[in-house]
Amino acid sequence: MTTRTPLMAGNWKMNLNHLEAIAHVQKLAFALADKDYDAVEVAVLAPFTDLRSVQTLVDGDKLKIKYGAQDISAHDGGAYTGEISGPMLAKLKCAYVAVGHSERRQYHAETDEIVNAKVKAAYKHGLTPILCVGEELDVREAGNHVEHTLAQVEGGLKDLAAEQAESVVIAYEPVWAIGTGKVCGADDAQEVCAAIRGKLAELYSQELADQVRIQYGGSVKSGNVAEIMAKPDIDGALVGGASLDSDEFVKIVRFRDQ
Ligand SMILES: O=C(CO)COP(=O)(O)O
Repeated sequence: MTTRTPLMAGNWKMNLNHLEAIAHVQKLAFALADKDYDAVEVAVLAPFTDLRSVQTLVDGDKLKIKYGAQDISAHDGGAYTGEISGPMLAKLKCAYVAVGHSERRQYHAETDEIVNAKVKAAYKHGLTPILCVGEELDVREAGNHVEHTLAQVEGGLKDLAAEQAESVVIAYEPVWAIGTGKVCGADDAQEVCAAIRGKLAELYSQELADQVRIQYGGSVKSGNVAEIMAKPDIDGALVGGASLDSDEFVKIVRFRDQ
């Protein structure tokens, strides 16, 4: 089986202004500098207004922290007031961009078609998309969570060549577990992440499926991360609230020490 480097990413959502962002990244860098963490990749997904500040801190330095945005426009430029394009994010050397987060799907009516267009925009400009998928509570209660999530995976990756899909990161984030403190049981998360890998094998190949990193997201904390990361098909975490506390996020990144 392919070895997949875990990706521990903090999604700051709409938190931290650019000055707070600088202080936060400096703390993370300091705390993570005393050990060799090459075995784990660390990233922060910052608000657009923070990206330039984060870049100046991380760029050219030995900091191992990668960074990216929380959304991307499907368009390259033009009359799209309020949007941020792939070329703009690429110019800031963003490595990652979250696409189709449930908060975008819910509050900004993003459909699988829009998400798919954004995934393609990310690849077009050299960014790695973190494709977010996951079911609402009623879908889980009806027992349709796997089917629902796999349809989002298929929709998000539609018409994508294997050369692109092989580097995608998929974040399984059950909506009912986001910001609620209700973490999805590790076995339940594993069930869906394994099904996502199966879907990738069906859409592309087993080899590609074995290569793709699948994260879990939803109320991840230092106290539950080790159990989640012990599951064979979970290759990282997308952390919301707990990523705003530098001590807590560092503990999450160091899940192997627990
Ligand atoms: O939405 C999330 C990350 O993208 C998860 O958020 P919480 O960790 O706050 O539940």
